[in-house]
Amino acid sequence: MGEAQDHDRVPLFSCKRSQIGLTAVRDDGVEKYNVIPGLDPGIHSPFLRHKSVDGRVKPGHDGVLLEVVLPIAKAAAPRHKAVRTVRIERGLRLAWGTMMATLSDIPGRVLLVGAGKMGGAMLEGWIGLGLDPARAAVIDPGPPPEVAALIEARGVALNPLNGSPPSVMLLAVKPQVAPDVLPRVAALANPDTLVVSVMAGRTIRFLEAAFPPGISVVRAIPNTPAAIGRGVTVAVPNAAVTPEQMSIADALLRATGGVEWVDDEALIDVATAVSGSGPAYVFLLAEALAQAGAAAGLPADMADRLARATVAGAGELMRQTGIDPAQLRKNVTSPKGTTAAALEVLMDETKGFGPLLTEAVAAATRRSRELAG
Ligand SMILES: NC(=O)C1=CN([C@@H]2O[C@H](COP(=O)(O)OP(=O)(O)OC[C@H]3O[C@@H](n4cnc5c(N)ncnc54)[C@H](O)[C@@H]3O)[C@@H](O)[C@H]2O)C=CC1
Ligand SMILES: O=C(O)[C@@H]1CCC=N1
Repeated sequence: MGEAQDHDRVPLFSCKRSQIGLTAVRDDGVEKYNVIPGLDPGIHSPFLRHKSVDGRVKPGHDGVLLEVVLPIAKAAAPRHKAVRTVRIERGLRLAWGTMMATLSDIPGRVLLVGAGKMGGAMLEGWIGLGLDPARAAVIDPGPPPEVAALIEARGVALNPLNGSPPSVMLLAVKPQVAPDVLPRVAALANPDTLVVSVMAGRTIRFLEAAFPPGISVVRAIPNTPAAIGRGVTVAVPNAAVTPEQMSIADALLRATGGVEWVDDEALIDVATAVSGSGPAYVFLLAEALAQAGAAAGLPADMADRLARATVAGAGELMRQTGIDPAQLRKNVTSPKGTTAAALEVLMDETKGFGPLLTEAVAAATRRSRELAG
């Protein structure tokens, strides 16, 4: 693996669904690949010619470089091949995204159990991306006003008394009420229902025990920027989840931002502590910065505005440039300047941000494990 030299020349593919999953045909019609939907569709497969490839290879490989064998100048030199390093093909990934982006491919009904902050944000994302509201339903005895308004405005069924078993049931109630809620909603599922839980702590084992044997379960942990489509979710499937269910879960979770799939369920507790709870740490930073500014003499309202704009602007700079945060930090820090003076405090090896956040993440991870039930 080395630098990508040829990725700009890798052609785009047009894609359509086929019986085995996705068939990708190069724009000039010369090459054709079959990709079985999976965790991270199409990542390794576009370059393995004349092969059907299970897309469920390791997730999170955006921008990964591959050594591949590609035919060059096929017509002129049909037997000649060259090994080139290319970046993961963009066209196929985009086409896959397009395929699922409207969510209109999801068969059957999607039942949301718990439409609070997280469930409500997801429902909004699904409808915004094209899930037919008539195929969504919500169970919640008291959704917050803004979610109740969305449910009413879009004609989503609220607390339906009957209906066919859902193809997907998404659980977004508090983990503490799960033992009470799950037995009741489990009765609405059938063995083909895909159960997706975003409850902190509640394990796949706990979820499986509440549903019929062999049930497909995805355990996921989103975060609140989901409300503006900028969340990030980490998810793990159980062994029963089929490739099709995997892509359905991926599409539903991706409606609120990025999705990272993992194989090891233990990582979900850590992800809960990092990205699930993480927005709260950032908001606390904004609060503390504003308080520190006010304590140092700024008018309180101005300190608040400066802190908000600084946290939001720094986050956006990191996102838009993709530059490593350590480098962005260095870009602010003039030798012997003001930032260096502050960072000496914040980067203290025993009392600074590093050890403090390590301790905080460990505490949240422990709590997630305690919530397992
Ligand atoms: N808020 C966050 O940052 C994150 C939350 N989560 C998880 O999402 C889940 C929901 O959290 P939030 O949305 O923050 O809580 P929330 O309190 O805003 O929403 C929970 C909803 O469940 C409803 N509910 C209560 N009893 C019910 C029942 N018997 N049947 C159906 N619905 C019922 C409530 O009326 C409420 O609308 C939790 O399990 C939490 O661990 C996961 C990641 C991040
Ligand atoms: O605090 C909690 O338990 C939930 C899970 C992650 C964020 N909020």
